[in-house]
This record gives sequence, structure tokens and C-alpha cells, in this order.
Amino acid sequence: MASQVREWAGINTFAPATQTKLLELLGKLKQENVNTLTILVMGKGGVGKSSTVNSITGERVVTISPFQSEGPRPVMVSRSRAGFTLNIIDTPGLIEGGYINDLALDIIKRFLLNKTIDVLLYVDRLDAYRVDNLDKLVAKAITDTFGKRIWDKAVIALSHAQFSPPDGLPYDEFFSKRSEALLKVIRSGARLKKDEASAIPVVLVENSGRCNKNENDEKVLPDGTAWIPKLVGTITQVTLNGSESIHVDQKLIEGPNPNQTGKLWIPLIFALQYLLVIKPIRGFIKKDVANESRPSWETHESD
Ligand SMILES: Nc1nc2c(ncn2[C@@H]2O[C@H](COP(=O)(O)OP(=O)(O)OP(=O)(O)O)[C@@H](O)[C@H]2O)c(=O)[nH]1
Repeated sequence: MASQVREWAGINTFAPATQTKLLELLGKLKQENVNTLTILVMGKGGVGKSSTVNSITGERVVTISPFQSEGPRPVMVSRSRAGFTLNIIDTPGLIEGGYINDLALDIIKRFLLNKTIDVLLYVDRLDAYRVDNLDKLVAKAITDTFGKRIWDKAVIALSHAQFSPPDGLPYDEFFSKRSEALLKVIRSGARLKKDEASAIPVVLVENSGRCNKNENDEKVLPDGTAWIPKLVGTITQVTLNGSESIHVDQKLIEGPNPNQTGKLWIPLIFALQYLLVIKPIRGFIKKDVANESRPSWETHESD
């Protein structure tokens, strides 16, 4: 199967310094016997999911549109390099008209059947000023679909990182406030404990062609960090963090079967019905019959 996977040619488009760092990270994964890495990219519509997939691969593998794309279809891009396979699954936005797009979620689940998710890349924008109930619903939908443990394998990526915060607010302060607010709403939607949520790493992404570069021609954040190696480094850390990857099987897709669960109660309900209703009624009738005074005609006849 590996022979069908296309060579990861896009890595050659990165600045040499970025290429070196990426190859080092792939080497680190291979050293730990991780030869395949599958990243699931999720988030609301138009936040930069597809652009981030293209940035990581260094290729235009998925189409980008300024408008929310139509047709809720996930796409898996696979690339191999030096015996290592990278799979990235781009998914459609999870919100449609102010609600969770259940159809998109269902299609994503079925697309993932028999696949193993090593990392969940949850994308949102840095340049947003508030979180709302929709963010909470998205986090809840992800937990309801894949289970709470998927957040042990999560990295949050905030796109549009080359952004100037309003009112002269320092960039770091804006970033930490935005991260905190998002983690808080994810925590409540995903039903995570405080420490589980604060363990989720948040990294910055700038997909624009106008992203600043350093003297080595690497794409950098406003603080000078080369963001592609930083993002892939964080993905590597989460891959190797010891918590289990999420295998999507039929059972996970279908969830607990309510009919099956109901059936287990049937014998117990019958037993309780017998003990609490039928048995006492029988006893009561028997007692009643025994106590009944014989009718006068019966008494006469026997005289
Ligand atoms: N400046 C800037 N623009 C971005 C960035 N990421 C995405 N965009 C733009 O935002 C728009 C939406 O980006 P997409 O990558 O298609 O977003 P998406 O989340 O995949 O969208 P859907 O597939 O519709 O859910 C496009 O016009 C992108 O060019 C970023 O980091 N910086």
C-alpha cells in the first residue's frame, strides 16, 4: 500500500532551514517506531483548515475558498518521505447556519472508519475577540463523536497569526487571553477537567503568502519564531505523549445501541414485576379467599 502513497515533494519547497528541522522531527518519530502519522483537522467553517493542510504539506493539495466550501466531504492527503507516511485529513466546517452540521459530522465519522487518529488539529482564528456557544457546541460534538480521550491527542492551531491586536494591546497578552478563552469554552463543551484542558498546546499559524520571513527565508510569526517547524514539533510531541491514538471502529461510529441497552433491562423488569406486584397480589387473593365467610345458601345446603 505504501508504494501507492505519493512522495512528499512539497517538503522541498520549504526554506532549507525549515526542511532540516522537519526532517529531524520525522527522524525523531521514526526513532520511536512511528512510521505513519495521521492528523485529523477539524474546526468551524472558513477558519483556515485547508490552508493549514497546504502549509504543512508545502503543496496546494486542497482547494481554498474565501467562502465556506460546499459539499461536506473530508479529504485525506497522504505523502511519504524516507519511509515515513504523513496522512492529513481535512474536513468541512462543523457549523451550518448557527447549528452543528450533523450531516457533515456523520460523513466525517464514516470516512474515518478503520482509521487511527494520532493527532487532532483543532483550527480556529487568532483574530477573534470572543468565544460563544457555537465553540462549545463544536467541542461537545467532537467529544460525543470520538470520546473525551481525543483531547489528549489535540493541538489547537490559531490561524491569521500575523495580526495586530487592537488598542495597542501587546501581542503575547492578546494571544494568551485568546488561548485561555478558547480552552475554557472547549473544556466546558468537551466536559474536560481543568488540567486536561490546560494541557492542550496552542500554536500559531500564518497561512498567508504575505507571511513575514527571517534571514533564512523561513516563514515567521511576529515574535520571530519559524512557525512550520514549531507546529510540526508540537504535533510530534503530542504524537509521542504516551496517550493512545483513537481508532475509529464500527462501535465508535454507532455509539451505544439504545435498543441493545434496553434489552438488558427486560429480565430484571420481569423479575421485579413478579416480586413486587404479582406475588403480593397472589398472596393477598389467597388470604382473602381463606378469610371469606361462606354464603348463606352454601351453609343451608350443608345443613
Ligand atoms: N491572512 C490569512 N488568511 C488565511 C489564513 N488561513 C486561511 N486564510 C484565508 O481564509 C479563507 C478560508 O480559508 P480555508 O483554508 O479555506 O478555511 P477552511 O477552514 O478550510 O474553510 P471550510 O473548508 O470552508 O470550512 C481563505 O480565503 C484563506 O486564504 C491565515 O493564516 N492568514
